[in-house]
Amino acid sequence: METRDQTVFNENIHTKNNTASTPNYNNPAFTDHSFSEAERDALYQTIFSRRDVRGQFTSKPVPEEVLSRILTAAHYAPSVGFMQPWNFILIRKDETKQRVHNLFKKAHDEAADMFEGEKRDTYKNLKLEGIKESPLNICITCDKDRTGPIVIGRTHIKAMDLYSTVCAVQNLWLAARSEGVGVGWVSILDQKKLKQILKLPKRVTPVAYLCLGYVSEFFDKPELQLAGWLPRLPMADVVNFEEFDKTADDPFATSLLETLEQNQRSIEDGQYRK
Ligand SMILES: Cc1cc2c(cc1C)N(C[C@H](O)[C@H](O)[C@H](O)COP(=O)(O)O)c1[nH]c(=O)[nH]c(=O)c1N2
Repeated sequence: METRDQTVFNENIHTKNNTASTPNYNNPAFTDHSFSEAERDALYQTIFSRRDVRGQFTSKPVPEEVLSRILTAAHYAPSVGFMQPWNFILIRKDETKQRVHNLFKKAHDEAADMFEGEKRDTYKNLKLEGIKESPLNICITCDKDRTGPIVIGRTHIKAMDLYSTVCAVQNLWLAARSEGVGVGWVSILDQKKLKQILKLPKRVTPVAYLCLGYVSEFFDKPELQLAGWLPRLPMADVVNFEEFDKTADDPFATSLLETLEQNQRSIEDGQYRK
Protein backbone atom coordinates (compact mmCIF):
# COMPACT_ATOMS: atom_id res chain seq x y z
CA MET A 1 0.00 0.00 0.00
CA GLU A 2 1.18 3.55 -0.79
CA THR A 3 2.11 5.61 2.26
CA ARG A 4 0.87 9.19 2.66
CA ASP A 5 4.37 10.53 1.92
CA GLN A 6 4.55 8.54 -1.29
CA THR A 7 1.16 9.87 -2.39
CA VAL A 8 2.27 13.48 -1.78
CA PHE A 9 5.51 12.82 -3.71
CA ASN A 10 3.64 11.26 -6.61
CA GLU A 11 1.24 14.21 -6.74
CA ASN A 12 4.13 16.67 -6.66
CA ILE A 13 6.13 15.16 -9.46
CA HIS A 14 3.18 14.99 -11.83
CA THR A 15 1.76 18.05 -13.51
CA LYS A 16 -1.65 19.04 -12.19
CA ASN A 17 -4.40 18.88 -14.82
CA ASN A 18 -2.26 16.64 -16.96
CA THR A 19 -2.29 12.94 -17.57
CA ALA A 20 -1.06 11.04 -14.57
CA SER A 21 1.92 9.71 -16.50
CA THR A 22 3.40 13.07 -17.51
CA PRO A 23 6.01 14.18 -15.01
CA ASN A 24 6.33 17.85 -14.15
CA TYR A 25 10.02 18.37 -14.83
CA ASN A 26 9.97 21.85 -13.31
CA ASN A 27 9.05 20.44 -9.95
CA PRO A 28 11.91 20.55 -7.41
CA ALA A 29 11.51 16.81 -6.94
CA PHE A 30 13.26 16.45 -10.30
CA THR A 31 15.83 19.21 -10.04
CA ASP A 32 16.98 19.05 -6.43
CA HIS A 33 19.73 16.56 -7.20
CA SER A 34 21.95 18.89 -9.18
CA PHE A 35 24.86 20.67 -7.48
CA SER A 36 25.05 24.43 -7.14
CA GLU A 37 26.65 26.35 -10.02
CA ALA A 38 29.86 26.87 -8.01
CA GLU A 39 30.06 23.16 -7.18
CA ARG A 40 29.51 22.19 -10.80
CA ASP A 41 32.12 24.67 -11.89
CA ALA A 42 34.62 23.11 -9.50
CA LEU A 43 33.96 19.69 -10.99
CA TYR A 44 34.33 20.90 -14.58
CA GLN A 45 37.42 22.86 -13.61
CA THR A 46 38.93 19.64 -12.29
CA ILE A 47 38.03 17.74 -15.45
CA PHE A 48 39.26 20.33 -17.92
CA SER A 49 42.44 21.27 -16.08
CA ARG A 50 43.56 17.69 -15.33
CA ARG A 51 46.78 16.89 -17.13
CA ASP A 52 49.08 13.96 -17.70
CA VAL A 53 52.23 15.12 -15.92
CA ARG A 54 55.70 13.90 -16.89
CA GLY A 55 58.38 16.51 -16.36
CA GLN A 56 57.10 19.01 -13.81
CA PHE A 57 57.22 17.00 -10.58
CA THR A 58 58.70 18.52 -7.44
CA SER A 59 60.10 16.38 -4.64
CA LYS A 60 57.61 17.74 -2.05
CA PRO A 61 55.97 14.72 -0.44
CA VAL A 62 52.22 14.23 -0.69
CA PRO A 63 50.90 14.42 2.90
CA GLU A 64 49.19 11.37 4.28
CA GLU A 65 45.74 13.00 4.56
CA VAL A 66 45.86 14.20 0.94
CA LEU A 67 46.99 10.79 -0.30
CA SER A 68 44.28 9.20 1.77
CA ARG A 69 41.58 11.34 0.13
CA ILE A 70 42.92 10.58 -3.34
CA LEU A 71 43.06 6.82 -2.73
CA THR A 72 39.61 6.79 -1.18
CA ALA A 73 38.22 8.63 -4.23
CA ALA A 74 39.71 5.87 -6.38
CA HIS A 75 38.19 3.14 -4.23
CA TYR A 76 34.74 4.70 -4.59
CA ALA A 77 34.75 4.22 -8.36
CA PRO A 78 32.03 2.17 -10.04
CA SER A 79 32.85 -1.47 -10.75
CA VAL A 80 31.13 -4.28 -12.58
CA GLY A 81 28.98 -6.34 -10.17
CA PHE A 82 30.53 -4.16 -7.43
CA MET A 83 33.55 -6.47 -7.53
CA GLN A 84 36.09 -3.70 -6.73
CA PRO A 85 38.88 -5.58 -8.51
CA TRP A 86 41.62 -3.06 -7.78
CA ASN A 87 44.67 -2.91 -5.52
CA PHE A 88 46.75 0.22 -5.11
CA ILE A 89 50.44 -0.64 -4.75
CA LEU A 90 52.36 2.34 -3.37
CA ILE A 91 55.95 2.43 -4.61
CA ARG A 92 58.25 4.66 -2.61
CA LYS A 93 61.64 2.97 -2.83
CA ASP A 94 64.22 4.36 -5.29
CA GLU A 95 65.35 0.82 -6.02
CA THR A 96 61.90 -0.28 -7.25
CA LYS A 97 61.45 2.93 -9.24
CA GLN A 98 64.84 2.35 -10.86
CA ARG A 99 63.85 -1.17 -11.91
CA VAL A 100 60.61 0.10 -13.45
CA HIS A 101 62.50 2.95 -15.10
CA ASN A 102 64.82 0.38 -16.71
CA LEU A 103 61.74 -1.31 -18.18
CA PHE A 104 60.59 2.05 -19.51
CA LYS A 105 63.97 2.81 -21.12
CA LYS A 106 64.01 -0.49 -22.99
CA ALA A 107 60.38 -0.25 -24.16
CA HIS A 108 60.87 3.41 -25.13
CA ASP A 109 63.81 2.52 -27.42
CA GLU A 110 61.77 -0.29 -28.97
CA ALA A 111 58.82 2.06 -29.47
CA ALA A 112 61.00 4.69 -31.18
CA ASP A 113 61.86 2.15 -33.89
CA MET A 114 58.15 1.80 -34.70
CA PHE A 115 58.00 5.38 -35.99
CA GLU A 116 59.72 6.67 -39.08
CA GLY A 117 61.72 9.76 -40.06
CA GLU A 118 60.69 13.05 -38.48
CA LYS A 119 58.02 11.36 -36.34
CA ARG A 120 60.73 9.19 -34.77
CA ASP A 121 62.85 12.23 -33.89
CA THR A 122 59.83 14.00 -32.38
CA TYR A 123 58.94 10.84 -30.41
CA LYS A 124 62.45 10.53 -29.02
CA ASN A 125 62.30 14.11 -27.75
CA LEU A 126 58.99 13.66 -25.91
CA LYS A 127 59.17 13.28 -22.13
CA LEU A 128 56.93 10.29 -21.47
CA GLU A 129 57.44 9.41 -17.81
CA GLY A 130 58.34 10.88 -14.43
CA ILE A 131 59.09 7.64 -12.58
CA LYS A 132 62.16 8.73 -10.66
CA GLU A 133 61.36 12.44 -10.26
CA SER A 134 57.94 11.89 -8.70
CA PRO A 135 57.93 11.19 -4.95
CA LEU A 136 55.37 8.40 -5.27
CA ASN A 137 54.50 5.79 -7.89
CA ILE A 138 51.26 3.84 -7.67
CA CYS A 139 50.43 0.72 -9.63
CA ILE A 140 46.68 0.08 -9.88
CA THR A 141 46.00 -3.56 -10.55
CA CYS A 142 42.97 -5.66 -11.47
CA ASP A 143 42.26 -8.99 -9.78
CA LYS A 144 39.86 -10.85 -12.07
CA ASP A 145 39.10 -13.42 -9.34
CA ARG A 146 38.27 -10.91 -6.60
CA THR A 147 34.71 -12.14 -6.10
CA GLY A 148 34.71 -15.53 -7.82
CA PRO A 149 34.26 -16.59 -11.43
CA ILE A 150 30.70 -15.32 -12.09
CA VAL A 151 30.28 -11.58 -11.80
CA ILE A 152 27.08 -9.64 -12.53
CA GLY A 153 27.74 -7.69 -15.72
CA ARG A 154 30.91 -9.59 -16.67
CA THR A 155 29.21 -12.79 -17.80
CA HIS A 156 29.44 -11.90 -21.50
CA ILE A 157 32.12 -9.22 -21.73
CA LYS A 158 35.20 -10.44 -19.92
CA ALA A 159 37.14 -7.18 -19.98
CA MET A 160 34.62 -5.43 -17.73
CA ASP A 161 36.87 -5.87 -14.68
CA LEU A 162 39.65 -4.01 -16.50
CA TYR A 163 37.24 -1.25 -17.50
CA SER A 164 36.17 -0.96 -13.84
CA THR A 165 39.77 -0.57 -12.76
CA VAL A 166 40.22 2.24 -15.27
CA CYS A 167 37.27 4.02 -13.60
CA ALA A 168 39.30 3.92 -10.36
CA VAL A 169 42.29 5.35 -12.21
CA GLN A 170 40.22 8.25 -13.49
CA ASN A 171 38.74 8.97 -10.03
CA LEU A 172 42.27 9.05 -8.62
CA TRP A 173 43.50 11.31 -11.43
CA LEU A 174 40.69 13.84 -10.95
CA ALA A 175 40.87 13.83 -7.14
CA ALA A 176 44.62 14.38 -7.38
CA ARG A 177 44.14 17.35 -9.71
CA SER A 178 41.73 18.96 -7.27
CA GLU A 179 44.40 18.58 -4.57
CA GLY A 180 47.08 20.17 -6.82
CA VAL A 181 48.81 16.81 -7.21
CA GLY A 182 49.96 15.81 -10.69
CA VAL A 183 49.57 12.31 -12.09
CA GLY A 184 51.33 10.75 -15.07
CA TRP A 185 50.43 7.39 -16.57
CA VAL A 186 53.33 5.30 -17.86
CA SER A 187 52.38 2.43 -20.16
CA ILE A 188 55.59 2.09 -22.16
CA LEU A 189 56.63 -0.96 -20.17
CA ASP A 190 56.89 -4.72 -20.56
CA GLN A 191 53.80 -5.84 -18.63
CA LYS A 192 55.14 -9.32 -17.79
CA LYS A 193 58.35 -7.88 -16.33
CA LEU A 194 56.38 -5.28 -14.37
CA LYS A 195 54.34 -8.13 -12.87
CA GLN A 196 57.56 -9.83 -11.78
CA ILE A 197 58.96 -6.68 -10.16
CA LEU A 198 55.74 -6.09 -8.19
CA LYS A 199 55.23 -9.80 -7.47
CA LEU A 200 51.71 -9.88 -8.91
CA PRO A 201 49.96 -13.26 -8.96
CA LYS A 202 49.10 -14.63 -12.42
CA ARG A 203 45.42 -13.63 -12.16
CA VAL A 204 46.29 -9.97 -11.45
CA THR A 205 46.89 -7.44 -14.26
CA PRO A 206 48.82 -4.21 -13.76
CA VAL A 207 46.37 -1.75 -15.32
CA ALA A 208 48.03 1.59 -14.63
CA TYR A 209 51.51 2.56 -13.53
CA LEU A 210 51.18 6.12 -12.21
CA CYS A 211 53.65 8.77 -11.08
CA LEU A 212 52.32 11.20 -8.47
CA GLY A 213 53.53 14.40 -6.90
CA TYR A 214 53.15 18.14 -6.57
CA VAL A 215 54.14 19.99 -9.71
CA SER A 216 55.80 23.26 -10.68
CA GLU A 217 53.07 23.79 -13.26
CA PHE A 218 50.04 22.18 -14.89
CA PHE A 219 50.09 22.82 -18.62
CA ASP A 220 46.99 24.32 -20.25
CA LYS A 221 46.81 21.67 -22.90
CA PRO A 222 48.03 18.08 -23.33
CA GLU A 223 51.76 17.93 -23.97
CA LEU A 224 51.15 15.90 -27.12
CA GLN A 225 48.90 18.70 -28.39
CA LEU A 226 51.48 21.39 -27.52
CA ALA A 227 54.21 19.35 -29.25
CA GLY A 228 52.10 19.17 -32.42
CA TRP A 229 51.81 15.38 -32.18
CA LEU A 230 48.01 15.36 -32.43
CA PRO A 231 45.24 17.95 -32.12
CA ARG A 232 42.14 17.72 -29.88
CA LEU A 233 39.36 16.32 -32.06
CA PRO A 234 36.28 18.46 -32.65
CA MET A 235 33.24 17.18 -30.73
CA ALA A 236 31.29 16.89 -34.00
CA ASP A 237 33.73 14.17 -35.11
CA VAL A 238 32.95 11.98 -32.12
CA VAL A 239 29.26 12.61 -31.41
CA ASN A 240 27.22 10.35 -33.69
CA PHE A 241 23.52 9.75 -34.20
CA GLU A 242 21.98 6.27 -34.34
CA GLU A 243 24.99 4.65 -36.02
CA PHE A 244 28.74 4.76 -35.82
CA ASP A 245 30.20 7.79 -37.57
CA LYS A 246 26.77 9.00 -38.66
CA THR A 247 25.72 12.61 -38.19
CA ALA A 248 22.25 14.17 -38.38
CA ASP A 249 20.85 17.52 -39.43
CA ASP A 250 17.48 17.73 -37.68
CA PRO A 251 16.95 20.80 -35.45
CA PHE A 252 17.92 18.98 -32.22
CA ALA A 253 21.15 17.58 -33.70
CA THR A 254 22.12 20.84 -35.40
CA SER A 255 21.58 22.84 -32.25
CA LEU A 256 23.40 20.31 -30.04
CA LEU A 257 26.41 20.23 -32.38
CA GLU A 258 26.54 24.05 -32.42
CA THR A 259 26.45 24.18 -28.62
CA LEU A 260 29.17 21.52 -28.38
CA GLU A 261 31.35 23.53 -30.74
CA GLN A 262 30.86 26.69 -28.67
CA ASN A 263 31.64 24.86 -25.43
CA GLN A 264 34.76 23.36 -26.91
CA ARG A 265 35.93 26.72 -28.24
CA SER A 266 35.60 28.32 -24.81
CA ILE A 267 37.52 25.47 -23.17
CA GLU A 268 40.30 25.72 -25.76
CA ASP A 269 40.33 29.50 -25.20
CA GLY A 270 41.02 28.88 -21.52
CA GLN A 271 37.64 29.08 -19.78
CA TYR A 272 38.88 26.68 -17.11
CA ARG A 273 42.52 27.78 -17.07
CA LYS A 274 43.93 27.82 -13.54
C1 LIG B 1 45.80 4.38 -20.96
C2 LIG B 1 46.75 5.54 -21.01
C3 LIG B 1 48.12 5.30 -21.16
C4 LIG B 1 49.01 6.37 -21.20
C5 LIG B 1 48.51 7.69 -21.11
C6 LIG B 1 47.13 7.91 -20.93
C7 LIG B 1 46.26 6.85 -20.88
C8 LIG B 1 44.80 7.13 -20.68
N1 LIG B 1 49.38 8.73 -21.17
C9 LIG B 1 48.88 10.11 -21.10
C10 LIG B 1 48.37 10.60 -22.44
O1 LIG B 1 49.44 10.86 -23.31
C11 LIG B 1 47.57 11.87 -22.18
O2 LIG B 1 46.46 11.54 -21.37
C12 LIG B 1 47.06 12.52 -23.47
O3 LIG B 1 48.13 12.96 -24.23
C13 LIG B 1 46.13 13.71 -23.16
O4 LIG B 1 46.79 14.61 -22.28
P1 LIG B 1 46.18 15.04 -20.88
O5 LIG B 1 46.03 13.79 -20.06
O6 LIG B 1 44.86 15.67 -21.13
O7 LIG B 1 47.19 16.00 -20.30
C14 LIG B 1 50.75 8.50 -21.19
N2 LIG B 1 51.64 9.54 -21.12
C15 LIG B 1 52.98 9.31 -21.13
O8 LIG B 1 53.76 10.27 -21.07
N3 LIG B 1 53.47 8.04 -21.19
C16 LIG B 1 52.65 6.97 -21.28
O9 LIG B 1 53.14 5.86 -21.32
C17 LIG B 1 51.25 7.19 -21.26
N4 LIG B 1 50.36 6.15 -21.31
